[in-house]
Amino acid sequence: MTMTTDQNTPAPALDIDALSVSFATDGGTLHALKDVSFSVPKGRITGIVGESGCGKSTLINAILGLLADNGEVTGGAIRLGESADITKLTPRQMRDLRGLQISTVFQDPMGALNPVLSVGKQMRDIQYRSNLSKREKDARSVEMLRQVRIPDPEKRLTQYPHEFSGGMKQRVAIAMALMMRPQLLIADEPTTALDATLEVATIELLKELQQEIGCAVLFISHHLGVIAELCDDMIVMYAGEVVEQGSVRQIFRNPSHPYTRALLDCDPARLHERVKHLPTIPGTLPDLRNRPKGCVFQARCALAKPECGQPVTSVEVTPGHIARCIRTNEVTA
Ligand SMILES: Nc1ncnc2c1ncn2[C@@H]1O[C@H](COP(=O)(O)OP(=O)(O)OP(=O)(O)O)[C@@H](O)[C@H]1O
Repeated sequence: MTMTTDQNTPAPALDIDALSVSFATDGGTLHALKDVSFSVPKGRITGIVGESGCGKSTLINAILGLLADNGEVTGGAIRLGESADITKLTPRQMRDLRGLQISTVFQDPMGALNPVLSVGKQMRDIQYRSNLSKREKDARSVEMLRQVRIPDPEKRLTQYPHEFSGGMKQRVAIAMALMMRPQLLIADEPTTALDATLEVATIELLKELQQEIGCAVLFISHHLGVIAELCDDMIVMYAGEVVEQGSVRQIFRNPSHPYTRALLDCDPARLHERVKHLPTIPGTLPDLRNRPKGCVFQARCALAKPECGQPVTSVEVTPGHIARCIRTNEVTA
């Protein structure tokens, strides 16, 4: 079940439809994503949360066409705007898409920056498909650096990445990611390595730029406060499935899957008292080589009952707010 769309919802920039991904391993086939469906409308920011191992990286890599050699899309489709299923593109077509229509920002900005080239050269190189002259490309780069609040951008163009602080490097990486005005920006924990003040500033900046460019953003974070601050919509993933999706407001006000409820209970920002050890959700993820027949969360769920061992369908809690649980009305905020 995907989210209900109404006439006010913009067309999707990214549409993931029943996506399944498996990895061949020595111990058998590992089903890392199963029937994942959601879309990110144009001009909106969708956050993805879930514990380590829930399939966030696999999802990003599937969108980027960068799954490991032992990985395979075994079902479903990924569409970008009006495009046909991009999982069927050739590696070359996928490379073009990555440069032009899908951009990425990761936790470590040095993944995007080449230490031996000046920032100006790297920003020109990104514009290799444009017909602008060198001078015009530099002018665009200066403008972009100004937008990400790098002081003295003309001089900064001539400098190398090591001459920038950590926060500035991440802002340069954001400038480079948005330079070609992509349809979709994938931001994977982009503020996790920054201190709290820089994190807030970077989030404000991302939001401002996203609104100006109008691209869709898929924002991955462990930090629920950041999701609440930045995102319009959110997806909660568990063991390779989307267990809950809706607007940030709907999910924070009325978490309707027991896993979401448990995640919120473990969020340090929401604990009422200081505690010595942060709470964690008891138990571990199921074996993805041998997925449970019914609900994937049943073994860790305080509300589980025998029916949870049967295949579960999603329930629309309120329009656009969906949870894959048969006991949604017993989950309390
Ligand atoms: N190349 C691979 N071969 C085998 N299994 C893999 C491979 N890549 C990922 N997996 C498995 O797929 C599942 C999902 O992993 P994934 O890295 O997507 O999770 P994640 O949510 O991104 O976790 P993290 O936040 O720790 O990166 C895990 O069980 C992982 O062990």
